[in-house]
Amino acid sequence: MSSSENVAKALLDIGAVKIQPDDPFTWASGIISPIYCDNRQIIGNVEARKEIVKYFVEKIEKISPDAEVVAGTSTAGIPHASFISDAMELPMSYVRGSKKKHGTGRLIEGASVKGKKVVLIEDLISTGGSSIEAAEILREEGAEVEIVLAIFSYQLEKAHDNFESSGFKYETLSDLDALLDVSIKENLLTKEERSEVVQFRDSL
Ligand SMILES: O=P(O)(O)OC[C@H]1O[C@H](OP(=O)(O)OP(=O)(O)O)[C@H](O)[C@@H]1O
Ligand SMILES: O=C(O)c1cc(=O)[nH]c(=O)[nH]1
Repeated sequence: MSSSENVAKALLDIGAVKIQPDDPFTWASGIISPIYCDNRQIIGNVEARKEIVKYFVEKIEKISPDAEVVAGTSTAGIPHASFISDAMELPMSYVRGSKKKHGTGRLIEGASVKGKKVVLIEDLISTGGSSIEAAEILREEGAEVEIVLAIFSYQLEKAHDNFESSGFKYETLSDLDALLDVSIKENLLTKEERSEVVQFRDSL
């Protein structure tokens, strides 16, 4: 299996993926979806999270070997950024969803990102809106955002377009195509169910 399929299999094995056409999910963007990938489940499984961290570290070493800070998006990107920064012995920061209303009033916490090469860790990309917003906040603070890395992407054209116009690069460890391929191989999905999900994705 490819690394993308290995990650997809890990997500399936820990029960992170739910397909419920009759009881759909609402995504952060407001999109109503028959599928939901809950990457937050990964932190509850030591083997799965070690595997995910290993793939993230391999990618960072290849794409951004001079990275100086690992940053996480709020909230689901934060634990993964922590594991990665620990494995790579790099400083970490995270971007809040909104400015803290008391105390320091900060939007970015942890390591200073000013003038630093930063890799931004997100758990999942649907439209890309959340991660692009976090990347913009880092850029406004003077960071050099090397790349946005996420565990999973639905491969929406909208995400591709949004990233292109933002100027940020992104890559993911796995994606919907790999997830559906593995689901078919493991007899978790029929070909009809697969085409329903693909049709949904391509309609967005
Ligand atoms: O690419 P997008 O269309 O922006 O969607 C993906 C985002 O949505 C989810 O976050 P959510 O808002 O559910 O918050 P959480 O991370 O705090 O759980 C997910 O963790 C991504 O951050
Ligand atoms: O777009 C989202 O909000 C979203 C989709 C998904 O599958 N999983 C998730 O955590 N968020």
